Amino acid sequence: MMIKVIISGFKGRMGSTAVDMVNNDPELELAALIDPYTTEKEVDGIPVFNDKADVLGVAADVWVDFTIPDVAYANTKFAIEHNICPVVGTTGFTEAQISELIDLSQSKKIGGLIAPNFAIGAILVMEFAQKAAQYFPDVEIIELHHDKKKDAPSGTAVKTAELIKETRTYKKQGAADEVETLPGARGAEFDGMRIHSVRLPGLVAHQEVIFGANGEGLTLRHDSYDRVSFMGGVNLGIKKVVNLDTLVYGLEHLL
Ligand SMILES: NC(=O)C1=CN([C@@H]2O[C@H](COP(=O)(O)OP(=O)(O)OC[C@H]3O[C@@H](n4cnc5c(N)ncnc54)[C@H](O)[C@@H]3O)[C@@H](O)[C@H]2O)C=CC1
Ligand SMILES: O=C(O)C1=N[C@H](C(=O)O)C[C@H](O)C1
Repeated sequence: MMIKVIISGFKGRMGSTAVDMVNNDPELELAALIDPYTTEKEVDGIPVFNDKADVLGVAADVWVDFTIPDVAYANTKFAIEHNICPVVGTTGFTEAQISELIDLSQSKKIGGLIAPNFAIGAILVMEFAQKAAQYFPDVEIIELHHDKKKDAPSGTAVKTAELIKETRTYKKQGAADEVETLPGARGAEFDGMRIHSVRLPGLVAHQEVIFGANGEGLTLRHDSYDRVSFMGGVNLGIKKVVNLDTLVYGLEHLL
């Protein structure tokens, strides 16, 4: 069966890459494209809309979302309410929003995926970091991205910290009497560990998880050099969610 896909945010860096991916897969078909700042009415015969409400008459199975943190929650809720399975890469969800959307998806029996990162290497780094944190409670996360990124820290860094928290014995890191002579020098705090965000032109998406212990260190690093690195995960998500009856948070649940 051909899977019909809506792409919200199709004019963006990730949305446009996802359009190419769908067009190159004979099992997938574009149903509609959404982006508020385009005057196009169609692209290669596919209808284009500026507002999500306009897609209501369109037959679609999956809603791929690469938009902006401010609208991702409303978009995901809208998709579930209209029986379209969301596959969401947009970052910036709160824990409460994710659990509310999971409840909604289960009450509607609609599959879905919110994945802070679709690259297999990033998923593996998160898994390895969770394992390492059992033995190395001292850890700092450095995420490095292009300078057009709107949110900090990255969704991947937050998810990494959440996974580490599950296995790490809580520790407030750094010297008890440490002082920031420049505010923010030690980065953001999450459960006693620190997250640092680097933004530079030329970067795509990169993350280091650095562990330190007595006389030794361990560094895990992942690099996305090209947005094509995310497309295998988006493709897998689209094909899996149509057979689920709940939304899941993290691509690892579908691997
Ligand atoms: N999960 C993952 O693996 C990845 C997630 N991301 C996330 O995806 C999101 C998008 O990233 P980029 O493509 O780099 O951003 P971008 O800024 O290039 O694209 C965002 C697009 O969304 C559109 N948009 C804004 N409001 C909208 C609305 N209400 N409805 C539909 N479209 C709307 C914008 O006009 C723009 O074309 C970010 O949150 C980013 O963190 C990015 C890369 C990988
Ligand atoms: O904005 C990006 O580019 C990325 N965003 C996601 C995040 O915030 O983790 C995933 C990836 O890091 C690229």
